[in-house]
Formats: sequence, structure tokens, C-alpha cells
Amino acid sequence: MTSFSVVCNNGILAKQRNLGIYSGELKSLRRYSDIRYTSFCFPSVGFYNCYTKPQCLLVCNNRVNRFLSSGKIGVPLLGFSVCYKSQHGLSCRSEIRSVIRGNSEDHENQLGKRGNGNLRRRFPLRLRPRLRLLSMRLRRVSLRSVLNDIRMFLRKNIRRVTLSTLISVALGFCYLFLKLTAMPSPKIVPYSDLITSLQSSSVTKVLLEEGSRRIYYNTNLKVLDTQLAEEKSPGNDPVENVVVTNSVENVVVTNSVENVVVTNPVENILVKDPVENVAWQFSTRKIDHDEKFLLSLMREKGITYSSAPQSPLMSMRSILITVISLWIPLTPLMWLLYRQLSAANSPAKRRRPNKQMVGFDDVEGVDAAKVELMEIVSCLQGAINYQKLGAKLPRGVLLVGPPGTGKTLLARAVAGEAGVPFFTVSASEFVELFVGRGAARIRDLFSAARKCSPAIIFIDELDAVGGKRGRSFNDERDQTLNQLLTEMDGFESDTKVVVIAATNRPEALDPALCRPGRFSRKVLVGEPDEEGRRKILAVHLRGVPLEEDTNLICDLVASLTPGFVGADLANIVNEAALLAARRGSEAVTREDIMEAIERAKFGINDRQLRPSTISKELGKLFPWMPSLMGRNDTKQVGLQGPLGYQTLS
Ligand SMILES: Nc1ncnc2c1ncn2[C@@H]1O[C@H](COP(=O)(O)OP(=O)(O)OP(=O)(O)O)[C@@H](O)[C@H]1O
Repeated sequence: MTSFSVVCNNGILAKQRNLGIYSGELKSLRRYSDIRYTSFCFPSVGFYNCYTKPQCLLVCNNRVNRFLSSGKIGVPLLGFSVCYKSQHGLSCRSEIRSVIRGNSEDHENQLGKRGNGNLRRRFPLRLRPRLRLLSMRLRRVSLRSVLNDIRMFLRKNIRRVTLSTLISVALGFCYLFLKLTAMPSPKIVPYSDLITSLQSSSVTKVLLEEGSRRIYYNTNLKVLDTQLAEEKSPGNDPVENVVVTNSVENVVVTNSVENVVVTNPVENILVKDPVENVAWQFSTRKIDHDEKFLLSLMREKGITYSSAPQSPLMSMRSILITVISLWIPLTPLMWLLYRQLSAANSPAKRRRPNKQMVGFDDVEGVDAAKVELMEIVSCLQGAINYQKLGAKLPRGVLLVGPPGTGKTLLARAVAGEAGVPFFTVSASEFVELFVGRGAARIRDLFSAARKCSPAIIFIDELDAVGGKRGRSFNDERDQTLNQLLTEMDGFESDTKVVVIAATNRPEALDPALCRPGRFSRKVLVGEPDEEGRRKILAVHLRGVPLEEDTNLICDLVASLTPGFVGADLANIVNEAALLAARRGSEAVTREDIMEAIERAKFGINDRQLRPSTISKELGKLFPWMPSLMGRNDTKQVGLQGPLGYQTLS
């Protein structure tokens, strides 16, 4: 009988209406430990829990039953039966009795019928939306789209699919081979057992395996396989079933030398030699320096003994097993190594000439830096004949400046204007787990650039790898830096490869990097002035529909954003466009721009301007203000006086 839950309504409603509790039923239930029963106050958690149990009997009064059948409950009744005590005295005892008798299946059918016969209702509530979603998706799925998806997947992952198929096929073959060549292994016994058997003349044949210390032997004592014994007579002690037969009297040997078929008159069991297709009963390991004694004993007892190499099949089997058992733990390690060392992972391979071209027109507010870099572009294009005067192309240009001032953008503009392959890499990508990998990547990068010469290599955040050497115990980083230094020295004078690097912390760089011949040209990319900001804003407002004149907006924003860099201004324009889109507007208004500036300055949730923020902003606008504000702040905070003395108040 299956376990069955009974939920009984004996709650407030029943008490209030004095309708009585089904104490009789509950008492009878208590006698059966298999039945779980609980009571509930309708509607309650206990009642709703009933939905999650497919086998649940709800015992309730007539009023509750009417309420449930009216459908007001809001959730469909699923998988439980409602039986009630009606005015005509119908009891649910019969329901419970049928359950107790084990008619659970019939009962379930009844439950199904009473619950409107809807099979879907058998699922728990929390599963239903998921099932509905799944069925909707399944309905939408067509065979053609599935085939298309599979084809796309195969096309995308052809290498992986081929590799995994090959591995699976190889493993399948291995399994098949092992299965087909499997032989019943002989029982491994101690060496002393062999000697005892020899002395008692019960050994019939011995085989000494060449190249190993294994000895196989058969005896005329018929030791049945425990399993076999159990199969033959289940429940009996296998030891008692061991039939000992005398080889001379009871065993019929059909072919004693080549095809030893020992027929036991009682059991009719065939025993075969592994080397000559015979299974051996026992195997043991030879003990060193005991061969003489063993051989003399065998000769003395007149026992047939021979030596043979391991069969090629068995050698292959053991090799295969060794290889597989070795490779299983090694595979994850090899995979990790492959990922680390794979050439496909190297930045040199991944970097390709950037398709999204940026020109010098897209970079504004950093005119001095632009002029410097334009000169390099002219050199790369051959517009300036620097070689005529014996000059060399600068090997490295270091862009230095605060974050967001457009260093990366400038480098991209150089690539776009020069029209040469551009290899961009972040210096942190050279930081590797294995010593020497970072250096190898640098080597790969430079050799790839040399092959596509003239080319530009851009290394972003150079300080990640170009920090001063000997300051830490990170050997890998020092090696990577050494390689970078070597590569920059190694350019031939006619190799047109220019390395542009960007950093926010030039002071942290190793001096060797900045010496003439390497990053000899330092270009400062500083914060733009008002005119610069205006130009940058004009660049970013190019594709943005504005309600007012662009120049007017640019002037306004530029005057309100001192200290802002290019990235900040790009962000303001983007925020304003997003705000306008949120309103559903077709164009960006002045209000959107002002709100975007406010957000950029004070943060999105900081609508209540704090005095410190206001004073900071006012200080930027009116330089003479901070001293004034500082005095006020001091009074408020009461920590330090204007001359630096600490006040006690
Ligand atoms: N001078 C500029 N002219 C036009 N846009 C700019 C300028 N400076 C920055 N920007 C905008 O800011 C974005 C970020 O700039 P970029 O990545 O070049 O800054 P960065 O100086 O390299 O910063 P970091 O030092 O943090 O890497 C650019 O994609 C661009 O949209």
C-alpha cells in the first residue's frame, strides 16, 4: 500500500458552525502508520500543501466542499479527493477504508475523475508555469529549424565535434577490444600454496610466463567458482559445494597437451589454457632465488611445466589498460596546459587590422599630441623622407595622461590614418601563470608585426608589465619586460614597426623602457581646455538630433564642465540621448543635457546636493571660493583651524 496523506478540515470554520470534526475517521487513521494525516484551518498552508501531494485525501465538511466545487478557490483542485459529510450522512469512511485496503490505484482514478479528470492538475503548482512554457516552446519547434540549428552548430564547432567524435570512437573501440579479449582471470594465491599443492602432487600443469614473475597452474582439485556455486545452489555455502575429484579416476582428459579439456563428470566444466586457449585456475608470483627449488620439486613430482611469453593479445590489453588508466587523470591537466600554451591563444594571432576606422577628425582637444602622431603617420606612409637626412623612424611613442583623455582613441586614429595593420594588446594579457609564457607572447606579437611591416603595435596600460624591475618577486613579469626591451632593440633600422604605448602612471615605468631608442617620444595627452571640450562635444553630437543649435549646446556644456575629459563628455552626450529616449522624444533637449551633466557630476541618486559637493563644484568654477568655503567648513566640522591647529571644541 502506498503512503497516503489525509488533510482534514477541523479548523475554525468547522468549530464555529458546530459541524463536528471527523474524529471517528481520524481515530481509525491513527491505527495505520502508513497514512499521514494532518488537519487544517481552511484556507491555510496545510490545505495548500495538499496540492503538492498527488495522493492526498481532503476530508472536509459540506460547506467547505461546496465552496471548493464552486471554483471560488482560484486554483484548480489537483490530485486529491474531497469527501464530506453531507446532510444525508454520507461519510468518507468508505474512501479511507478503500485506501487502507490498498486500492490506491482505483482511488487515484477516482481522484482524477473528481478533480475534473484533468491530468495536468496532477503537477505541483510551482511546476505548472514551467511546464506550460515548455509545452509552448515545444509547439513552436519545427523539425526544419532543429535541423538548421544542428547544422549551424556543426559548422561553427566543426573542429570540436570532429575531435570529440574521434575520441568517442577510439574509446568505443578500446572498450570493445577489452570486452572481446576479456578472459576469466585465475585466482591469485600465495606462493606457498603452489609449493603445498606441488608437494601434495595435486598440481597438473604449470606455466612460467616469460618476461614477468607470474606463474599459472592448474590442480586436479576442482575448485568451483564461488559465483558458479551460488548460481547452481543459491543459499548454500560455496565451500560446502566444492567437489574434489581425482584427476586420474574422475576426470576425462580429451586432449592433455594442446587442448586441455577437463571434463568433470559431476559438473561438466571446461577449463582452458590462456596461452593455448586454456583458462588457468591459479596464478601466483615467483619468489626470487627460489627457481631452483621450484624446478627440482616439479621434476621430482613429474609435473608438466613450460614457459611461454605473454600472448600478444594479452600484452596489448595490459598496455591499453595502463594507457587509459594513466590518461584519465592526466587529461584535465593536459587540457589546462593546452589552453595556456596554445598558439591560438596568443595575442599575436588574435590581433587583426581593425576594421572600424577612426581618423584624426574623431579626436579633438589634444592638438599637440595629434601633431606628434601625425608626423609618425607621415613617416610610415613615406610622405616625409626622414632617411635622406639619416634620421630613424621613432620606435616607440608613449602616450601619457589621465584616464579617458583619448590615448587609445589617438592610437586607433594613427592606425586608421596610416592604413597599416594595427596590433592592439593590453599589457595585462602578457601577465601569465607560467614563467616564460608572457615573454613568448611578446615574441609572437613582434614577429607577427614584423611580418606585416609597416605596422603599428599598440600596448595599452603599459605599466601592467613595464613597471620597475626587481621590486617584486614576480619573475614572470620581469622576464616579459626583458623580452619587450629586447624586441624593441631588435628592430632593423628599415623595419617600419612603431610601438605606441599608453599609460596613466609614467613614473611607475622602468627607466630602461623610456630611454632613447625605445619609448623615446613621450606625448602628453592632457585634460582638454574649454575650446577642446567644445570640439570634443561637437564630435560626439554629430549623429545626435538636437532641439537647439549644436554650437550653442557645445558652448554651454563646455563652459559647465571644467576638468571633464573626453570620456566624460562622450558619456554626457550618451546619457542625454538615453534620457530623451526614455521620455519618448525625437530630439535631445537642453534639459536632457543639463540633467546628464548633473548626473555626471553628482551621481544618479545624489539629488540632494551635499555642501561638500557644492563647495567642490563652486571651487572649480570660482577659484577664489575654496578659501572662503574652507573657513566655513572648519567651523562646521571643528577639527582643524585655518592654520592647521586642531581645535578642541
Ligand atoms: N580627445 C577625444 N576626442 C573625442 N573623444 C574622446 C576623446 N577622449 C576620449 N574620448 C572618448 O572617450 C572614450 C574613451 O577614451 P580612451 O579609451 O581613448 O581613453 P584613454 O585615455 O585611453 O583612457 P585609459 O587611460 O583609461 O585607457 C573614447 O572612446 C571616446 O569616445
